[in-house]
Amino acid sequence: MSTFPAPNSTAPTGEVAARATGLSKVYGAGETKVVALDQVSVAFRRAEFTAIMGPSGSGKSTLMHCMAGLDTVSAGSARIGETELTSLSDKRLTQLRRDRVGFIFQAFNLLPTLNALENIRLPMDIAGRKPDKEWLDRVIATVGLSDRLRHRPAQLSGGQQQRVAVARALAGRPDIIFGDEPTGNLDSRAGAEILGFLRNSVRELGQTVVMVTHDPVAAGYADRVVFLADGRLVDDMPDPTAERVLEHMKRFDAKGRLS
Ligand SMILES: Nc1ncnc2c1ncn2[C@@H]1O[C@H](COP(=O)(O)OP(=O)(O)OP(=O)(O)O)[C@@H](O)[C@H]1O
Repeated sequence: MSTFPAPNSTAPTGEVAARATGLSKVYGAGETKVVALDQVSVAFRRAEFTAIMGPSGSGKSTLMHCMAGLDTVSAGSARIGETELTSLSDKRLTQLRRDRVGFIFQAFNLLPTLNALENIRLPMDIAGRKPDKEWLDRVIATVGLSDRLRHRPAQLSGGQQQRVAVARALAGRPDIIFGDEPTGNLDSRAGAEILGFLRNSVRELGQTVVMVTHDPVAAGYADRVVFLADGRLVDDMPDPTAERVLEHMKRFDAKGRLS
């Protein structure tokens, strides 16, 4: 197995949206102890689209949850920008997630009684923040929802519902957006659309996106793929294509070890 320090884990702070340093996460104790993350160091640069890949149980979701302030850390550091998450109170963590982080999940998690625009604005309304109208218009245009804003989720296709979720994540202009298998519930055409929008949000709107995926085609839309195995960062591929990601996966066994 090739374990090495991630080349850009030392990238200058100003260019980094989020950074893990020596990040470890242990669940349970004694016989049930699981080391989900083992001293992971990785930096996610601003205005970059990163995919996190690795076999089932390799720690992808745990890394994302620790970096997004959704889970506590056992050792090491997790930062969003300059903010060290491990030293924040629960209240401050909640504020940080609300104000500085966007989320896109496999299940679209829209409120059925609200229309598309209301869903998009909901996190900002809850936070009592006024949306920047010009930004919101750009986001809505980027995801192609301008003519569906008054529709409720039930009146939208799965792909359109996920577009609403993407717009909702972008609306507050967060420091970073985390996606957990955002195309896992979509057919390949709708999935390709969503991935195209995520890529455009990085290229055209300067957003930062980190996405967990099992799908080499989805990873091919990213600017970079980091591979986890057994809770460690084992590879870092710039400018991936679906073919190269697939080739890489074939070289590793089910546990992500070089076979
Ligand atoms: N709440 C928890 N309690 C105990 N063990 C956990 C918990 N969450 C995750 N784990 C364990 O931590 C390890 C990493 O899990 P994680 O969900 O991060 O992997 P993953 O790469 O996202 O897997 P998948 O691709 O199957 O979603 C696994 O061995 C898992 O069983």
